Amino acid sequence: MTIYFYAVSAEFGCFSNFSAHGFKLDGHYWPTSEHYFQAQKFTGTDYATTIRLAKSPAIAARLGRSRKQPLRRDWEAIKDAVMRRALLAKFRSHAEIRAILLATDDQPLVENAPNDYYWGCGIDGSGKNMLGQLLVEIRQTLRDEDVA
Ligand SMILES: Nc1nc(O)c(N)c(N[C@@H]2O[C@H](COP(=O)(O)O)[C@@H](O)[C@H]2O)n1
Repeated sequence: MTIYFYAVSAEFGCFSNFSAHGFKLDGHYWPTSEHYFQAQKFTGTDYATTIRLAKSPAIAARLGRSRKQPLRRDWEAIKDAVMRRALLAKFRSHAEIRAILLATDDQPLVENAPNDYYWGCGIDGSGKNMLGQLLVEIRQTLRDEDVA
């Protein structure tokens, strides 16, 4: 059965990038995977630091989506890899959500984001669901790490 997630407060809310599961990566602590993802759009700049220190993931997302600051040129080419790194760090850092992810077995995971047709499935389900796809990939990576 497909597992849908979106709101942090709902079931499987820990799969959302807004969930408060911080981790260390690239020499810094990131309060959420949303903070890390959004900051990488402006890596090496003061603006990236502003995003890292944002008081909430919603603020980090708003800052990261602003086009008042120049987006790094290679963003479209690297954004999936950035998200993959963030998710791996997040799920490796927290045993309890790692267990929740592994307990989904082989069920498809779908970010039920009505306005997002890239990371989510969009309002009509036709979106790419890249976040769900990456979580499925991370699930397999964690399984492989268990047997190694
Ligand atoms: N909570 C929430 N609200 C939205 O409007 C969204 N689009 C999402 N999806 C998440 O947004 C992040 C990527 O956004 P951009 O590529 O910077 O637009 C990513 O974390 C998606 O999972 N979530």
